[in-house]
Amino acid sequence: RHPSLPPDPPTVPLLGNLNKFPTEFAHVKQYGNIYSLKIGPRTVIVLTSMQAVKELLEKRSASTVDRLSNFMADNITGGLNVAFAKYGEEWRVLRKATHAILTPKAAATHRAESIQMMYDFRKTPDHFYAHLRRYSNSAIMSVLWAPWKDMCEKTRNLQRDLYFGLLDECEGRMKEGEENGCYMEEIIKHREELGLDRELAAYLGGAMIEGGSDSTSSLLQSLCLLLVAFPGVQCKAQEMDRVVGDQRIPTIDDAARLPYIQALVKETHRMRPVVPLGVPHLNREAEQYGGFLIPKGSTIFVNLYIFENPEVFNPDRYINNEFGTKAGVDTSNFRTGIPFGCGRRICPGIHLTTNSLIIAAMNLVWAFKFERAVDSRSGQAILVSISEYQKGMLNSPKPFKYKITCRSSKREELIEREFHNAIHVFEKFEGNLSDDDKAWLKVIRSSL
Ligand code: HEM
Repeated sequence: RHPSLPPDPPTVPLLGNLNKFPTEFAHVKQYGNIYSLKIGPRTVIVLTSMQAVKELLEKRSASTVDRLSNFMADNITGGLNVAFAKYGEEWRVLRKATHAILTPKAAATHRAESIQMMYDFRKTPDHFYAHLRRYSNSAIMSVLWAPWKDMCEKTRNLQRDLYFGLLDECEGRMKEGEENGCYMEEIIKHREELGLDRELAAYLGGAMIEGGSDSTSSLLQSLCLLLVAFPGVQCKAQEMDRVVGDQRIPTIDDAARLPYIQALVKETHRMRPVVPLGVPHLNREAEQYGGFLIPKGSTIFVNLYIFENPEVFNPDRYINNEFGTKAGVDTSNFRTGIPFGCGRRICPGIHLTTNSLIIAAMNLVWAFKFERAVDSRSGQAILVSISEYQKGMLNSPKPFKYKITCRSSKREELIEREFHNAIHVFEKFEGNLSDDDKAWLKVIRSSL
């Protein structure tokens, strides 16, 4: 261990700090705003203050932009997945092309998808998990590729076939003059000036599907769980009725006048982040910070542990203070959007997702009451656990039971009517569906 490394928890023979990784991250604040771990031959640096994040991951982003080599991901994707790619020309070209993801058409798509989500919740409330996944997947697929539903079935096990199938399909549609303003049309049109060959364009679309699909639904699943567990917060959120009323459904323009709903989304990101320790960065050059050495090639995590009563779901902390921190924390180096990462690797989907989450949160709170389910035998309310989470890359709660009811018959009526009106938004994504699927949709829609 180099004497200039940031402080470290005591190591154990052979394992180094492996016994502290990663479950004890939250408990090692005692080592200051930067500490280090030895995991085998690798140095892991954990940043626990925004000042360190700003200095190292943002100001010195040219150095800390890199990712670790990942044998499995690199073999599957040939190193072309923008999220896991090593720093280099291919990542730079891919990353540049991610910037236009929030297309003007995306907001209309999110609105229609969110109306369908309310409609689905109302019809089959027990399937809420599937409805949130459908919302999240369908919204991102429609924004990225437009028609996709028919391709997934044929190619779901073959990533490459899926990516190139979608690209062929999108190019074919453009040749026929059937453009609909999705993000990948823009990428295809400007492919040469962006420096993307077909291979990179296909992988760009594919990586964005992976980044965007389950992340949004994981956050919304946590939001529903927390609304059930903290009824006082739900009551307060329903005060949005003063702005929206019950004669229309909320629109994205309402968000600016609904600070509590914005705080609700931020608080969900804080309490149950989708990517709890972010995606680690790797520094391409040795760095000095606060008198410590960060050797070239270290793995850098961010772990901010600066909140009062962290296990209490309290959106008001973001009303009291823009960053939600406890009193006395110096916020001069803070910025919003930390759950989406830092520096040159910051999530390119940040604005798209923020819109999608705000629309979904407004609609869910406006339309439904979330309560504990009742055990049919004992008549007792079933408790929900806010800490039973699935193991995996994304942090989402294990399926739980709850009761969901529409808040008024007027709202029910509006959901039905608006779902009917939103059909034209979906229709432009359905051109390539099989005749069977089209017939099925016709039956479903004739009952609306
Ligand atoms: C709740 C939603 C989301 C959260 C919390 C989230 C969070 C993150 C985080 C923490 C990173 C790593 C940033 C870093 O290395 O510092 C990241 C990267 C990335 N995200 Fe997201 N994300 C979300 C949604 C999306 C969406 C909707 C898309 C696509 C449209 C997307 C595409 C990506 C991509 C491509 C990267 C890799 C960027 C790079 O390495 O250059 N994400 N995201």
